[in-house]
Amino acid sequence: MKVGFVGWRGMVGSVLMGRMLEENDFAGIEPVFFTTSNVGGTAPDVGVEAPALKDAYSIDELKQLDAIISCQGGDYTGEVFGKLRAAGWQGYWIDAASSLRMDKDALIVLDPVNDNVIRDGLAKGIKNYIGGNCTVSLMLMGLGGLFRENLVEWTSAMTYQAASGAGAQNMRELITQMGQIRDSVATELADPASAILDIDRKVVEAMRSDLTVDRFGAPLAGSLLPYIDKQLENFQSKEEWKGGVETNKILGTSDSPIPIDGICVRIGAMRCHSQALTIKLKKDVPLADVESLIANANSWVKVIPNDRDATLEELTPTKVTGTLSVPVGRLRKMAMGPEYLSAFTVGDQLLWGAAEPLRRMLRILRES
Ligand SMILES: NC(=O)C1=CN([C@@H]2O[C@H](COP(=O)(O)OP(=O)(O)OC[C@H]3O[C@@H](n4cnc5c(N)ncnc54)[C@H](OP(=O)(O)O)[C@@H]3O)[C@@H](O)[C@H]2O)C=CC1
Ligand SMILES: N[C@@H](CC(=O)OP(=O)(O)O)C(=O)O
Repeated sequence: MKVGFVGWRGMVGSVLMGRMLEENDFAGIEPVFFTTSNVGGTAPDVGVEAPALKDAYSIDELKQLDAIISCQGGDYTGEVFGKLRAAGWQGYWIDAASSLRMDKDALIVLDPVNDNVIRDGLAKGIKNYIGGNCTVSLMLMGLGGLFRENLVEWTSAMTYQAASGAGAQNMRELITQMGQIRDSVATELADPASAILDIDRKVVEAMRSDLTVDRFGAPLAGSLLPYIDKQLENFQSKEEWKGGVETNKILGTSDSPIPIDGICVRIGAMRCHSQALTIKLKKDVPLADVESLIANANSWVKVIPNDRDATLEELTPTKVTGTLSVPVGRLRKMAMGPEYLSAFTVGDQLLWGAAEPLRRMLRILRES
């Protein structure tokens, strides 16, 4: 199988390359690497022969491939995908960008949750397989067991999303802001006798006027940003809208959708998204059954006992970052009634949130 890689050196692409190397995914494929900036450059060393970098805008080159994985972004997809199909290309398009997700000719891939939907799509001849929004994929990796049993009447997801979701430059800006805050009170911090309210006042002054905000447009360090992505006419943010439409598309329930809504918030975490969920179950399911349905849904989800020590040890972005583990904790029945379940989940938004579903889709294609 001849597989093209576009966007392989970006942040999502690099995580994808790393995972493919770990899983020996390059064995048995003919990789061809593309670039928008360095045609003719040396392809990355992935342990198998690959030609020099090819032009990512060359429809003639792209047409030669059986499958293409793009982590280059929505603008690139918008520029190239239509032309490639118009040129008669019949190969498989696997993409991290959101542009094609809701197209009727595309499926959103998250095979530990919707393997049946993907295999159905392959049998029907669908050729476009798109990774889901990171928050949606991570919520479903965590809570998929309850959806699979058709137990969810509705869900409210309140998110705590990492800087990485906004891009590599935003991660740098967050760290820069943290350093600027610290630097604004370096003298006072070094003096144990300095008054905390003086430190606080200087920090707030720095946050309001001195921080670098070129990427986020507002201070994130020491604060939070309760709006992610564009504003829609119904006053949802686009990120919040994706929570509902993408979840139902992944589950194959778009015809009678499960209501999913909430508020998406950017916080000062690096690359793990967290979510506080309120789930209205269709009936009163004993908590022990809820825990076992969640825990047995896939190999990566892990139920964390709802006690303080275990929660602070296991259920934080710091613990989860860089791993495929998706812990779910704070599970309890809420004061509103026995059908109301609370949950908190954390996941690495560059792994299950972006690269991993694409890598696994390529595997499914190769094995089908
Ligand atoms: N960030 C995220 O959390 C998620 C992103 N996505 C999707 O993936 C797309 C790509 O995101 P992301 O990986 O964050 O984007 P990046 O900005 O990290 O990379 C995109 C491209 O920028 C070019 N580039 C220019 N300068 C550099 C540099 N110094 N280092 C590396 N690459 C550089 C590369 O193209 P070239 O080699 O051709 O020059 C690269 O493929 C997004 O637009 C989005 O559609 C999806 C899910 C999550
Ligand atoms: N919007 C997400 C990241 C992302 O890339 O989402 P999408 O793949 O839906 O564009 C965030 O900011 O955390």
